[in-house]
Amino acid sequence: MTEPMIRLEGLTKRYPGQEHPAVEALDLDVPAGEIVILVGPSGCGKTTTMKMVNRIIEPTAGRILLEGEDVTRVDPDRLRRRIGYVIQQVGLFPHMTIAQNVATVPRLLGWPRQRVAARTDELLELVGLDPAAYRDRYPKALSGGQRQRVGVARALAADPPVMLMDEPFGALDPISRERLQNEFLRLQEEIRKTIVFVTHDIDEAIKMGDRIAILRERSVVAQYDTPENVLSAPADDFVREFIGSGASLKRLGLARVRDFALADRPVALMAEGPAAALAVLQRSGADAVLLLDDERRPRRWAGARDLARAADDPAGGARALERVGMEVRAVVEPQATLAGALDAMLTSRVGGVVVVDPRGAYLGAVDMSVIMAAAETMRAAARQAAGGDGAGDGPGARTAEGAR
Ligand SMILES: Nc1ncnc2c1ncn2[C@@H]1O[C@H](COP(=O)(O)OP(=O)(O)OP(=O)(O)O)[C@@H](O)[C@H]1O
Repeated sequence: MTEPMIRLEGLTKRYPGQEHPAVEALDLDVPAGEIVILVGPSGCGKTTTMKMVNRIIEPTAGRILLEGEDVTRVDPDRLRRRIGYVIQQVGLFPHMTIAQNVATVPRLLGWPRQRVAARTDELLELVGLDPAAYRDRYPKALSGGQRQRVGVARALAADPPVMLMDEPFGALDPISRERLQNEFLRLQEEIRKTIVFVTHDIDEAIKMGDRIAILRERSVVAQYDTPENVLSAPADDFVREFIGSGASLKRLGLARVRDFALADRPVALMAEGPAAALAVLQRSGADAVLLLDDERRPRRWAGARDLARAADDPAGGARALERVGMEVRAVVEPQATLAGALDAMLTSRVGGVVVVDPRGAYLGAVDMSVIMAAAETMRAAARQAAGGDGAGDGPGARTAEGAR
């Protein structure tokens, strides 16, 4: 096996005056380029464990190896330059601009001003904030989700190989949270950092993790495995209970839209006018046609009556189409999970979710038949795993997915 990026050996923390150690003799390997999730009930020692990795908390016993080097006793400041750190409700400096916040570490490292500025803009872009619009703003002028993005950019500033993330999306509303999770997964495909990620939310763990360490009291590892194996072959009752009911629904949280054949919807360009759209609709036999703009971005759903009304509209052609039918609301990108697509589907009035590429152009649709087929495939795979030697670790599964 190749050397892990992080190896914890017998790591132990005793807080003064506490009867039991908060973390007791933990052994854990974190492979390079993977997201490893520490998940477990409140107080089990997740945060203590993570903070020992960059020695914000000093271990009482045991060793931390980073790329094979024992860093248990090196200068913690030097260590932290190799490790980015993102926490919940990230503590941005309120009197510094977004750019200055992101540039904190590069400036400490004495990078030339030009290089700092270029890196800052590059990072803002990377986390989905337009540098021209955001670099000179102050943190209070940003939403919670935007502040978390800045926190991620700041942690990435000096390009550390390792990132520690402590409930990074924990304080966000469910919609921003889902969006940031998806964006972060997309970002990780580019940056391939080694990430230790703490959460108490098993659904987040399943979605974000290449591997999950399910911890019980004192950070004792109940199971360390891929999300697939945790769901299909829980190691014991503690894990089973922690996963909770609905494992097959949770499996939908593992599956990405991009990995399944999408359904087709009849589509027509608005620019071609109502008559052309009606012809498409009639040929398809469907109830509604999806109207696309010139960039092939989905704009509206329209039925035959809507199209007839648009044809009569004196505004004429394409402009009339802007006003008929229903706005397209349920839209996801290919890296969204099927659970996310199902959510969007259940809250939309049209029975299906439109899938678009990162520029917003139409790719296809997810509907109930896609979800049912996917659920059946995954159930069969889980049965096979549980019946065969499926309890073994299968690092190949997720790595192959990520490599695409
Ligand atoms: N500074 C401290 N002094 C004494 N005990 C502490 C200290 N910090 C944490 N503990 C105790 O150590 C144990 C582990 O705490 P830790 O914060 O690591 O757990 P956690 O799993 O991150 O919890 P949560 O999910 O609630 O944040 C708890 O019993 C906690 O009360």
